[in-house]
Amino acid sequence: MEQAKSVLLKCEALSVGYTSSSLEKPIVKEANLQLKPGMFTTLVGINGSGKSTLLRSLAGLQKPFSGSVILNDIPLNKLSPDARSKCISVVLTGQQISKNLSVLELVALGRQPYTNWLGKLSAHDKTHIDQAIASTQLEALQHTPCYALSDGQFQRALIARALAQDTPIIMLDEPTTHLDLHHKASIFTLLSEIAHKHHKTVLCTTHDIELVLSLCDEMIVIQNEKAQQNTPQQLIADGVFNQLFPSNSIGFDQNSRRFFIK
Ligand SMILES: Nc1ncnc2c1ncn2[C@@H]1O[C@H](COP(=O)(O)OP(=O)(O)OP(=O)(O)O)[C@@H](O)[C@H]1O
Repeated sequence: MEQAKSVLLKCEALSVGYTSSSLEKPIVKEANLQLKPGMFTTLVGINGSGKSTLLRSLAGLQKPFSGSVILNDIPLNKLSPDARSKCISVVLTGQQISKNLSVLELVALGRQPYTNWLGKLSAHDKTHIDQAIASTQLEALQHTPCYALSDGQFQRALIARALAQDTPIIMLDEPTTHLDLHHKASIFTLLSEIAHKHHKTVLCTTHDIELVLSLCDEMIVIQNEKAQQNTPQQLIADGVFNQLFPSNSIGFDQNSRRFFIK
């Protein structure tokens, strides 16, 4: 009962995919998932398994074929885009963002759902922006134009923008693509801190399964059009990662928690 109370976003019998020549092509079928405050959840699966499609659907950016996404007992599709943007911030790969903006200007965009049509920032908005910049350790770079940032610094700035949006839920699509191991680890550690210290609900798609095994609280694994959710420990014990890759090419060693080539 207590557990049911703390669910912030859930989906029930959610089927998502694309329509081609009037034919529905499902990518993920009948998913039942729950996201809770203070938890860092990762969404994994092989290339093309449907991670981005499912994330966009859970964020309300893509209409599902069937089933529902429910935020705090309210169906997500009943919320206006404005109301939704006060609940869920989304960091997508390949978003059109002017890199001429400074870090500060980019992070300030996170306050758009709260500002008037002139976009004038209040003292309250500025406090949120400063806090977001501090949490992502971008103070020294705040006046730097985004084109002069490294990929890792730019990802931090995008996360800061999401933090400035001050939503209970943050969703990110592959935020560590193109980053080296050190910077991947630093982004995942930051996301875990955001969930645990700021009590946010964080959902992030990734291919860095080994790295997030020790950092995330729960994982959603997409395999053969099904999405299952559990703790990393339980998924490992259930042998899920051993069967993740096709044609028996890649195995998973439960003791070292590492993948190996067969
Ligand atoms: N706009 C679209 N129209 C039609 N099919 C699409 C569209 N976007 C994605 N797909 C298809 O849906 C499937 C899932 O794609 P998706 O990008 O969600 O997978 P993914 O797990 O995020 O992949 P990756 O790990 O490669 O980023 C793929 O077969 C893809 O070709």
